Amino acid sequence: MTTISLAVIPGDGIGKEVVPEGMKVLDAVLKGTGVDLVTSYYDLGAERWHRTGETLTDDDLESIKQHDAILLGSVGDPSVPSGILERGLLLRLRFALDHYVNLRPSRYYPGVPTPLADPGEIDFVVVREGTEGLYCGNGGTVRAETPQEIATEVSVNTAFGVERVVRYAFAKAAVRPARHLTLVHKHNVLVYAGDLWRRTVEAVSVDYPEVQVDYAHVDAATIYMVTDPGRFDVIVTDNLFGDILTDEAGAVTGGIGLAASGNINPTGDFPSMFEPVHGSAPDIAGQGIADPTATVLAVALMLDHLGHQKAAQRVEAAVEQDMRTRVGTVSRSTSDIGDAIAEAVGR
Ligand SMILES: NC(=O)C1=CN([C@@H]2O[C@H](COP(=O)(O)OP(=O)(O)OC[C@H]3O[C@@H](n4cnc5c(N)ncnc54)[C@H](O)[C@@H]3O)[C@@H](O)[C@H]2O)C=CC1
Ligand SMILES: CC(C)CC(=O)C(=O)O
Ligand SMILES: [Mg+2]
Repeated sequence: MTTISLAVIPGDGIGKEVVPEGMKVLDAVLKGTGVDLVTSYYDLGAERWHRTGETLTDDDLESIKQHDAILLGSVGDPSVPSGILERGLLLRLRFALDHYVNLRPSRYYPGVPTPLADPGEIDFVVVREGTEGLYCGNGGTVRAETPQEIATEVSVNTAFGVERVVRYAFAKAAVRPARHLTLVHKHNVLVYAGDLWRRTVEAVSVDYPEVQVDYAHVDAATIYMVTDPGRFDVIVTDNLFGDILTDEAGAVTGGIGLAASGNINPTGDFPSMFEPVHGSAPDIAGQGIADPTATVLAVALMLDHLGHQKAAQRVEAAVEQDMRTRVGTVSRSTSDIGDAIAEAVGR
């Protein structure tokens, strides 16, 4: 019997609502397959912080590391100062577990309502660097809270860090039908970091002559994402640009509630972590109306990553089937969507 040991972190807000739906689908798809699912739940997030002052202890981290994978809902709550949970919990996990690839596929399912008049075929994947850039916390402030305050936030881009994620992106592009890679940056202004990314892509491209490479400045890329998303196949970019572009990608393909992501540790030294692209959505939390599809698709990414390709494909097919029923229907509750996908997967 194969076993999957899974660390589950529902987190805050709608994270607590969408994770049970992801687990529902995971249980349904594994039923009768001989795969034994063993879960450990972690109460990390705002409630624990209020109760104990802890975000993620060393013991939590050591315990989480013992699992094959992590499923996370979302973190962040208006009752906690901004950044405490995002940095102390979410980014700490990504950095400590060396999740240097933040993999964010975007696919348009025909019939799904989208703000685009003619979405055409959209099927691309953003390979976002996950451990460097502006998210390192490399900054500070002097003369705080005075009119002379100077706050800095310095982006860190190492040759090692850029090369490993660029190599991952090329390898991904090489096995996709379009074999196309777009570097997104802003090297006309961010001349130091941008040039490192540009040179790295140029150097690594020598090993992948079959992959066609192009470049877009990030501001132009946000235009193309809306006017011509079909031009993208694999996008490789830094932590901040990838964060912003993937919210936009979610919106154009039918909503942020459909966008899944994997924080991948490609070496396998630590468990990878799967989560929806969205956050804790305090504006809709507690109403049972969050779309759990992104979490369900994160479960599919996780199954694929763990080598359970058939199960992953069954989850994707069930989501695709559910998408087809969305045209013109009244909106459904979080658990109704989870139930429908779980039922479709079990058929
Ligand atoms: N990975 C994570 O845990 C992330 C955490 N956050 C945190 O989440 C909190 C809220 O951040 P926001 O900027 O509001 O981003 P958000 O992604 O939580 O929400 C943005 C908008 O999308 C909607 N939305 C999000 N998920 C949805 C779903 N499944 N179904 C339907 N609508 C959905 C929300 O209602 C809101 O209008 C903050 O504390 C932020 O730091 C934000 C992004 C990622
Ligand atoms: C809250 C941020 C640290 C995370 C985020 O917005 C993301 O990874 O998409
Ligand atoms: Mg984001």
